[in-house]
Amino acid sequence: MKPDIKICGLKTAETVDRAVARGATHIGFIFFEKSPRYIEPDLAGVLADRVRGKALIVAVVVDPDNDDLDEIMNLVRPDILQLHGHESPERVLTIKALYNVLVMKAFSVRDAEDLRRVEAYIGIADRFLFDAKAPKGSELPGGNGVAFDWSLMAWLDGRVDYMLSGGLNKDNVALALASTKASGIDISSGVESAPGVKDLTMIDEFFDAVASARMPATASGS
Ligand SMILES: O=C(O)c1ccccc1NCC(=O)[C@H](O)[C@H](O)COP(=O)(O)O
Repeated sequence: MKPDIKICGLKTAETVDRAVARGATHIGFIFFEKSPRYIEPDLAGVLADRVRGKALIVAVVVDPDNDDLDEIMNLVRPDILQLHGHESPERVLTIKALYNVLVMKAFSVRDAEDLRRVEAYIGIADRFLFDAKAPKGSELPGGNGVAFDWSLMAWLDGRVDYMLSGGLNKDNVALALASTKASGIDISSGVESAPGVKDLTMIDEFFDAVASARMPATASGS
């Protein structure tokens, strides 16, 4: 089955348009002010409107309060909130009830213990996203361009529908898809020429790599 593809941290019309033209199923906007990918909600709303209905709009937030969420929900009208902080299961339920929005709960992974925390969110979050733990010294909970040990994903059972994230790029995405049961993949730094600067050629190369991964050459060459 084709994986969903989320391109995260977009800030310009041309990169949003290119990602969707190439087949992105999800477009992510970052609302974490310390990030080089931070975008003001009003601009994100304008960019979201360019592609609404063609790709799902994901608002990435970190431990947001209700005022933050009110603004984002009003101006961006995302299909999905990606909760990328330490939001408890109770907070996820509250957010879903208040805003009637799908929630993708992100987890930072270094070892199997990190995956066990998912259990409490099954049946509460609509989907999961597994990202690498931030390297020491990084101020960003995501978008660090580092991968984690994908063999850990074998700990999860079929109840956990997830996107794989963290350090993906054109060179490792085929292996990532082959070695996990991810129903989606998420990329940010891997299509950037500098922190926060998306590159059209790198976006193209990533989609080409995903397409090749889905269509491996057969031994007979057919
Ligand atoms: O990307 C950010 O700057 C960011 C900041 C704060 C919270 C989350 C953030 N990114 C979330 C994502 O979904 C990224 O796509 C994910 O972490 C993968 O990033 P990368 O390893 O750079 O591909």
